[in-house]
Amino acid sequence: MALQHNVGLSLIFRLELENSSTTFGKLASIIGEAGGDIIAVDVIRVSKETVIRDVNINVFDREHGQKIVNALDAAPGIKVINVSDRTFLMHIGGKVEVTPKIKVKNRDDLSRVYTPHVARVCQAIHEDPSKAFQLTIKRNTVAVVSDGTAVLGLGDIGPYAAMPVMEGKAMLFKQFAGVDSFPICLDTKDPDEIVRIVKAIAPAFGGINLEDISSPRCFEIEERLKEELDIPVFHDDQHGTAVVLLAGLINAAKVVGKRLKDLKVVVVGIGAAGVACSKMVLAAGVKNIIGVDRVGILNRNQDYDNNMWDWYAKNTNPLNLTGTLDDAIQGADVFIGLSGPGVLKVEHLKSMAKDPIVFAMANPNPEIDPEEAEPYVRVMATGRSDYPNQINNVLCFPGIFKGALECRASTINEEMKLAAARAIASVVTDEELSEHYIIPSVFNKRVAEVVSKAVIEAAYDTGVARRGDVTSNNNF
Ligand SMILES: NC(=O)C1=CN([C@@H]2O[C@H](COP(=O)(O)OP(=O)(O)OC[C@H]3O[C@@H](n4cnc5c(N)ncnc54)[C@H](O)[C@@H]3O)[C@@H](O)[C@H]2O)C=CC1
Ligand SMILES: CC(=O)C(=O)O
Ligand SMILES: [Mg+2]
Repeated sequence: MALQHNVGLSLIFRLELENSSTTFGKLASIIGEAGGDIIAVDVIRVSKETVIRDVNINVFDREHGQKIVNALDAAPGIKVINVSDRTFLMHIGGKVEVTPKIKVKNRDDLSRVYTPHVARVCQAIHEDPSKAFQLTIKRNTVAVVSDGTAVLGLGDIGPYAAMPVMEGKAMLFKQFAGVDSFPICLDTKDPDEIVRIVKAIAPAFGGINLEDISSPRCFEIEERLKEELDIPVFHDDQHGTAVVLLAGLINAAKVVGKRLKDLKVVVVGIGAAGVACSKMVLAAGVKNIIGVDRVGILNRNQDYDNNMWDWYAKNTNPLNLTGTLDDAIQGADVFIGLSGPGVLKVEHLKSMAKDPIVFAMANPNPEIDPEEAEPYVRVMATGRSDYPNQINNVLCFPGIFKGALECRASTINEEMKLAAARAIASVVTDEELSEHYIIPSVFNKRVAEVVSKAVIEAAYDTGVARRGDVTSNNNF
């Protein structure tokens, strides 16, 4: 795998070029010599003396971008007017908006969508609150709620800085599954207050997607909300990630010809995602899982001030190993990283069993660079969009909520999650399955469709679907 430009840093250089001294060929060679990769060129304005062009260039990082600016500045006949980052341009003013479904064309329409006639609809819901699912956005709308304490792998960056991720989730809900959602970032870290606020806003929503709330607070918050609300509450970093991880593991195990129950699996980062992924992998039949966090291997000789780690130590690590990742990784078949960059070294890969499977899922930067790992692993996956095998919860949350909303499920239970994982894995056929294709692309339209169908079936089978066969449209 050749080292590639980081597609995240795509810069648009607005340049003024003197016609008498600067050809496009000269410009291209200056950029090429500085290591820039020209992606597109636009002409903005032409005059007798000059031409203004927008040149879109992929660069490795900010420093590299500056190097290209310096090279262009130093060339006679070229003036750098402005440099903008395409990613930032895509965020100007936010990424989502609210669009009405009906156009209000005249006073008659106005009197129906709004006062006075809307009052009759309000009365109908007042008399039968379940009509909120029929007559309001509750039917198809999810709240994406974060407190900004574990945003991607960036940590506690606060509710303002968390918004771009939550807006991104809202876009993906709509694009991949037609589900509407609002990004909601709370300026509090207090679990009691978060539970109170989410309960208070719940009437407008058919589901609550908790996002990027740090562990162990996220476990308590989710449990309490699940108990107290009658709509699905789903902590995406836990369960969405676990569903997709299991789908990837089912297919990766097929590629290397190993059975789940025989695998030795090492999970690094026993936080929200690490705990849920481990539980899901255990439920799927894996027996030997070892968890590693900053304190080393989680084992039964220790008492942790994190209840979840005590649970983890009791229910994993059958040989009660102690030590660090160096010890845990010996002879492991699978590495699952849900921690941060640079945790996994080539030396670790060399000490794994034959045909190592490495899922380095930390975002935005994985536990090891895929280029560095590739020579030593059989199956490599990351959470990123710019490498093959993207194991990311975006394969799960749109479809799982689509299914849950369609059948008005009161919760998203283990059976629904397992059904979603199997459905995602099934999208890759045996003929297509290979080291580089264990998991479908997020752009594969079938994913949300098969996930929602499987989830609806599991919801009815387990008695949590509330949409009866007999639905009356009689609104009088
Ligand atoms: N690919 C995907 O779909 C997803 C990826 N993630 C990524 O997984 C990572 C963790 O996310 P969450 O579980 O939500 O966060 P979290 O804050 O709940 O847990 C992170 C855990 O990793 C541990 N950790 C961090 N650096 C470590 C290191 N150097 N060595 C050992 N342990 C370390 C922390 O102590 C903590 O227990 C983030 O990078 C996040 O972006 C999370 C959810 C989905
Ligand atoms: C993908 C995701 O939800 C995360 O990295 O936190
Ligand atoms: Mg997340």
